[in-house]
Amino acid sequence: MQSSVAVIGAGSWGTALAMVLADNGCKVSMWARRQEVVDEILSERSNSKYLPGIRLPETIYPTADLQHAIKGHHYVLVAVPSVGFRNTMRELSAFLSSDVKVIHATKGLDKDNLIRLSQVMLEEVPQLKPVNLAVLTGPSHAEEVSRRSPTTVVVASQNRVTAETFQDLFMNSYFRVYTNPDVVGAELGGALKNIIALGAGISDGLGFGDNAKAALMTRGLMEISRLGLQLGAAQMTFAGLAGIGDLIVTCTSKHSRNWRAGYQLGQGKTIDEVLSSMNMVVEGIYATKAAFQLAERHQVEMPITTAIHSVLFEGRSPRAGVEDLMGRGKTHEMEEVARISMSWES
Ligand SMILES: NC(=O)C1=CN([C@@H]2O[C@H](COP(=O)(O)OP(=O)(O)OC[C@H]3O[C@@H](n4cnc5c(N)ncnc54)[C@H](O)[C@@H]3O)[C@@H](O)[C@H]2O)C=CC1
Ligand SMILES: O=C(CO)COP(=O)(O)O
Repeated sequence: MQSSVAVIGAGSWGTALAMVLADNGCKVSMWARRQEVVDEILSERSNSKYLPGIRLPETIYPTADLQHAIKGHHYVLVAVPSVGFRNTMRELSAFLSSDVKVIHATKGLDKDNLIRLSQVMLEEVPQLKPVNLAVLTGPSHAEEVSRRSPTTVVVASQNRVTAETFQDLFMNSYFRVYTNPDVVGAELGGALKNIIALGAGISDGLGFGDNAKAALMTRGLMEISRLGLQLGAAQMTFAGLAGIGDLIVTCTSKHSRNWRAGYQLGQGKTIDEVLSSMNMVVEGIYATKAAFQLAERHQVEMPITTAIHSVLFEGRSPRAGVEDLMGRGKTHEMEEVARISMSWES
């Protein structure tokens, strides 16, 4: 039987994932907030603001009517920016039945309650069963997926059947899907790497080199893991596609909106100038605010996040932020390793 999937969100990611599903023979309805997007897809088969130059398959049916978008579908994929996530779930709640399986592909945290987005789903749609929820994450720029360039991602769910159901739905010759039971690590890896990508962009914008970027990525992963472990993630997830994989792609790709925003900050633009020049979401800005508060709440040391927070929200210059990082007191590279090493006993 042909699977039918509702994709909620017609930005670059929702559209690219709708294409994967259409390529896999699914019937796909796609909800767009704005009627102009629906009209353009219907008349031109393109979504030029978000995926210029890409022709969309005929089996993607766009609509601006949320109820119409999800009516009768077996599966729902949510791919809206994190700032609109709670409201979108609240609106969806009236139309979602309790047996539907829902996956989200948003990389962010709930800005008000500092919780993960699958937790927001359960708060806003109480009829959803946790076993029917999944998360799709990993190193995957929409621009490349829409060109059918080889890509690997992770589907995380606490329920194996749900994870494998979505694996089967999305997987094809150019889109390879792995499963992982660690929902916490998958969501945190995807949300927190955006902060480090902003930092990598700032570093490049300041004219620093590969040494600085490698340092940011490696030490960045360290602080992502530190917070992640505190919040219940499995350490190994951060060594995988949802952790280091996504960190690499976002810190080094010309497609990354977070890197591009950071680059402009490093070149001396203000945050307002940067945001007004971009017509796409820069999740790292919201994630920095949320992670900074989580780090304080859980007493987790996150020096890079703290430095980026000071640049974004406390008026510190990017160069001063780098000086703050380089001037920190000396530490071991890994406290845990130093602690267990017999020869290091004092
Ligand atoms: N673009 C990419 O390559 C990837 C994006 N993601 C994640 O997917 C999520 C969506 O990002 P993109 O599609 O790239 O964003 P985008 O900037 O390309 O498009 C945003 C879409 O969301 C809609 N939107 C904006 N504010 C909204 C709100 N308050 N409520 C509902 N809809 C709203 C816009 O109309 C637009 O359709 C983000 O969390 C992003 O991190 C994840 C992996 C890859
Ligand atoms: O998450 C992404 C790639 O995996 C997209 O990153 P940006 O939002 O920085 O473009």
